[in-house]
Amino acid sequence: MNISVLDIKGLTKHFKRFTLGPLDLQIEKGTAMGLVGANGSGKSTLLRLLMNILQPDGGTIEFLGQRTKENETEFKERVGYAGELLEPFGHVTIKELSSMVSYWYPKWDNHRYEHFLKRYNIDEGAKYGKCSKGTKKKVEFIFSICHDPQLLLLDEPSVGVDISSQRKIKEDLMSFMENGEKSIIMATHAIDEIKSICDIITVLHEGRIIYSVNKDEIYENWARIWVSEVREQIARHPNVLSITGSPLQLVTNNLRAVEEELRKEQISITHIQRLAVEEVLEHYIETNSA
Ligand SMILES: Nc1ncnc2c1ncn2[C@@H]1O[C@H](COP(=O)(O)OP(=O)(O)OP(=O)(O)O)[C@@H](O)[C@H]1O
Repeated sequence: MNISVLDIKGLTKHFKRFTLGPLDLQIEKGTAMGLVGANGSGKSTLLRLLMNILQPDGGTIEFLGQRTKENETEFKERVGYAGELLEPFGHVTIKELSSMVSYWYPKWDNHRYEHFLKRYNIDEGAKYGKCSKGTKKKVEFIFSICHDPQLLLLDEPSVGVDISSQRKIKEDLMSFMENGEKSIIMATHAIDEIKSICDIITVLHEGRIIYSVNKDEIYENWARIWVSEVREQIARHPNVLSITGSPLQLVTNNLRAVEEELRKEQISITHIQRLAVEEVLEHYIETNSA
């Protein structure tokens, strides 16, 4: 049975010039979800609402069947968040920050913390506010993961991070997911991160979820098909999303259904190519931004 780690219903937040939601979203145990969407589509706002940094105007959030609002301490002990939460603490050193952060987490693993400091080459004596953008990101990431959370909420974890640390973050997230008990929601623009870590991809557009799909379904269903001709029946098919020439080709989000229709119409297929995840996401983001 699939167990919902997070169950979001009707979540809404109104700003003067932007509304998020109402959003319904579930995330299962053992699942990593990538939140994608154009700049300003509401990804960070959603993560901040989940962390109760922002107060929602409506809706409910349940973590393992318990409302997070009424069980905030327990929720925060079991969740890790990386997303500019440490900015007000610029005047203290990373060592001092670690004493403050570890104090709040009964499951804080100091051995793990020290391992990560070395792995990411962090100088504990440095003041947080004086660290480079990439170093701050790495420190946030380390603080989000050292208490062995059940759920990680990450806001663009590798933006501005050097290439070798990006690889390490990816490896650490993959090993975090290894036992099938943990979950991640990660706002990201990095296609590589989506491909290597995420099982589910959710696309936000102007504060609403317009698409949520298992990554494997993209590989299975989305394709470009080169054909000998196109008749009206094909052009009007609900799963034919675009037709371009030359050579004549169409894009579909349901390969099996369109292949079947082409066969019925006796139109020959010259070549089929599965679409890459980035092409599909671009399709959604571009179609809705136009
Ligand atoms: N505190 C706030 N007050 C008013 N408007 C806000 C506030 N926080 C966010 N917004 C607005 O909400 C919208 C969504 O912002 P958000 O940061 O969630 O987008 P995003 O998808 O994370 O963008 P990006 O990909 O650029 O990081 C934007 O229009 C932003 O200006």
